[in-house]
Amino acid sequence: MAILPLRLGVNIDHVATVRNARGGPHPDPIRAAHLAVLAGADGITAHLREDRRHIRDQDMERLKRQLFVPLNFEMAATSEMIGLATALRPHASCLVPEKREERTTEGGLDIIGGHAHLRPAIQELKGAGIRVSLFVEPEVEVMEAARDLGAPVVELHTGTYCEAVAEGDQARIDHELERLRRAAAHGGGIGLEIHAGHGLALDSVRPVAAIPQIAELNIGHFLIGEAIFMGLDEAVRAMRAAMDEGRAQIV
Ligand SMILES: CC(=O)[C@@H](O)[C@H](O)COP(=O)(O)O
Ligand SMILES: NCC(=O)COP(=O)(O)O
Repeated sequence: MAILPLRLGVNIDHVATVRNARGGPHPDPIRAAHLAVLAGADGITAHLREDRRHIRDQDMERLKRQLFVPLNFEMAATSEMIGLATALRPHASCLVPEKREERTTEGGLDIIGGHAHLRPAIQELKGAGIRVSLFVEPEVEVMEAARDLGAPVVELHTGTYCEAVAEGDQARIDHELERLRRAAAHGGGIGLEIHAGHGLALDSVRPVAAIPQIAELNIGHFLIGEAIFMGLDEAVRAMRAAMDEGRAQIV
C-alpha cells in the first residue's frame, strides 16, 4: 500500500487564550503560526468560537492575509460562522459542535441523529471553494452519513482515546484505537479524506499516526503547553518526529 504523507495542522487557539488573559496583543497567535510553520507545521488550525473566548475575528483575518500554508477555520455550523467563512475563504473549514458552557470540544457532531441542517451549510461552504470537513466520532455509520452529506473530509475525534491513554487503561486504549482504525479504513474506503484530532500528545500520537488512511492530524493544546517549557519550535519538531516514528510502523 502506498503510504499517505501525514500532515500536521497546528491549532493556535490557546496562544490566544494566554493573550486574552490580559487583554493586550501579546502573545500574538499569528507570530505563533509563523513559528509553527517554520518548525514544520503543514497547516494552521484556528477555532473561531461563537463566544470568542480565544481566537477573535481579526486573528482569522490576519491569518488569512499572512499565511502561506493552508488555514483550517474551525467553526460551528451557524449562519454567522458560515457568513464569516464564505467571506474570508480559508483553504478549509472544519464544522465542530459547540456548547457555550463546554470547557473544550466534548465530542463529534451528531450526524446520525439530527444533521439535516448541515447539508446546506456544507453546500454553501463548498460553493465558496472551501474544503469542508466534519468533526465526528470514529464510527463506521458516521462515515457513511458524512459521505451522504457531501463532506469530502472527516476529522475523527481522538478525545476518548487520549483520555484512555492519560488514565493508563490499556483495555480502553485498545478499544478506542480499534474504533479509530475501523472508522478510518471504512471512511477511506468510501472516498473520504481522513483527519484526526483533539487531545493528542507525544504519549498518544504514534498509534494514531500509524493508521494509514489518516492524512492529517490537528494538534494544539498539548503543543502550546509544551511551548511554555521548551519553546514552540522544539515542541512542533518533537511532535513531527513522533508522528514520523508512528508512520514508520505502517507495514
Ligand atoms: C475540535 C477540536 O477538538 C479542537 O480543535 C477545538 O478547537 C477545541 O476547542 P478549544 O480549542 O476551544 O479547546
Ligand atoms: N481539531 C483538533 C484540533 O484542532 C486541536 O485539538 P487540541 O489538540 O487542541 O485538543
